Amino acid sequence: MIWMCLPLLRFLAFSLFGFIVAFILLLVVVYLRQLPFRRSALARSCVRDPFPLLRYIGVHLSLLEISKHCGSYDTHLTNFLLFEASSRPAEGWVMLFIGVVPELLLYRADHVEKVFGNSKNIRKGPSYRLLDPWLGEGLLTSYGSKWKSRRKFLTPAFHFKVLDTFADAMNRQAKIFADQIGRKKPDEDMLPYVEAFTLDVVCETIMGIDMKCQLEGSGRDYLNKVKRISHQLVKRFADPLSWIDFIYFNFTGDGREFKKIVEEVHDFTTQVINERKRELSATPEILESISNAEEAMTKSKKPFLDLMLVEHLKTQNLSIEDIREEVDTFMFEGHDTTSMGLTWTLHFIGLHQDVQAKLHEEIDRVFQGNSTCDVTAEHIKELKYLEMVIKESQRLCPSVPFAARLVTEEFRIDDKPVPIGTEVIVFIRKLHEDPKVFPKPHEFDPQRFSAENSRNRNPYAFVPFSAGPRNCIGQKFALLEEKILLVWVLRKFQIKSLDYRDQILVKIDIVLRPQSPIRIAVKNR
Ligand code: HEM
Repeated sequence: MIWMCLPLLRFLAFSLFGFIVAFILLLVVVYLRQLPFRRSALARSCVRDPFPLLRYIGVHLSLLEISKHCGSYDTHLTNFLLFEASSRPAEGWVMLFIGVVPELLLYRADHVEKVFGNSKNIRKGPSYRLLDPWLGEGLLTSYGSKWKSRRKFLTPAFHFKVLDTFADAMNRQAKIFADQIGRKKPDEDMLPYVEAFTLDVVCETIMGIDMKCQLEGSGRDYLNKVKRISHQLVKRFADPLSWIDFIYFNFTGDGREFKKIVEEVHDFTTQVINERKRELSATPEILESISNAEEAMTKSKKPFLDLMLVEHLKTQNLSIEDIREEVDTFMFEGHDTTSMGLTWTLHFIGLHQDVQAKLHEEIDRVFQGNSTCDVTAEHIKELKYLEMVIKESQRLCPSVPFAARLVTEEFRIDDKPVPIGTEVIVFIRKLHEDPKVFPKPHEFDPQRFSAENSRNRNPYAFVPFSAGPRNCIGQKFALLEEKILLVWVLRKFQIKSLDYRDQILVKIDIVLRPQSPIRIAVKNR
């Protein structure tokens, strides 16, 4: 009897084995199909090595070894991109592989102009898909007609009249910041103070709530969650296997953690939006007094949120989910980037006492010794040297070190076609170090940004806020915030950085983040 069953059992076993193999093959095919192999045509024409994947593995293994001694995987990713870019400094572009996916890295102004200056190639790169569970289709990640109409709708929120309203909150929070760092221990990290300041500013201006992160430490929980999300995103970006949602969210601890924190952050923002919606619905006189975007921005105390809620309540053009996407986007874009910009600028000012002396001189002249008045738009216009210092800090340490686009209209680089479907990464950090544009690029020299020295420079050689149609909508907001804070600090204090630049490790964590504490001693002038 058993003998008779054996062939059947063998047949079943083979069938099962065959079925499993076929299933795995199917999964592999599905995975490979979603990889942009169309782009490999460009990769083949551009890479120097016959076996680019072997090169990729080789470079990674050696860099992993190095990063064991100098930091985490994020430092490793920074090193990898810098290493690849440094292998072709003059060409200004290199084709590299993240896993098996070819990416075109650009870091020369004329190449960057072809991407940022093109009004057709405005779709964000496929890697931004990783942001979707968190930011949905907010302004940063959306494209096509959705992006166009949202950009048009939200632009009035950053009109200079509205910025004046925002300046009140910035001055109030900057005063608190100056009081607090006056009591800080000399070798205490400056970053948490700056982060609390930018979070308070963005909560008040974007969400219309007084978070009191500086005074009471509230909001730290939100801040830590956003940091964890950024960290997990970069880790995921560097690991192509985890790009498959099914695997990442179901079979990895990182994916599960990411999902949980994102849900908590969403709950927080939804709660804030619903509270304001209830307030507005309960006061129809306020709602009625606001009939268009301009009025929302100038009449309301919570202009950004109200602009969208009025649209939601009056026209139903925006759902609460749409508003949440934008609030999450602006909360993230509006605080982490500015924190890094300010922290690096304070670090550079504390390192270069000659630059600081000039800043003191300019500020004393403009404010005529008054160290307690609010900083206004009129003052800001006169602070030319301060602007040059901020720009030079952004050149060396751009808060956003790279930005990616998906090619939707073919263009040529060095006479080679860049096909539709290619992901192009503009490596802003490396672009800012081009010695032909910025001689002795590693030296800190604000004079590079004097009117005379900037006159003939290609505008795409310095793009901390990106450029073209998809540039940073919050650029003026960020510069205003940075200038106001720096004035409040420098009117009162002499600052001194306790660590040289080469003692501070840097990691790419969506933003360019210091990995070691930024120790700045502060004393009254
Ligand atoms: C120093 C501070 C800042 C820097 C360096 C910075 C830099 C950038 C860069 C490089 C981009 C383009 C990103 C890409 O193409 O992937 C961008 C986009 C954006 N930024 Fe900023 N940003 C800063 C502050 C802000 C602030 C304060 C806000 C809002 C309050 C903001 C809101 C946005 C938004 C919404 C986008 C997407 C715009 C679009 O695609 O239409 N940013 N920013």
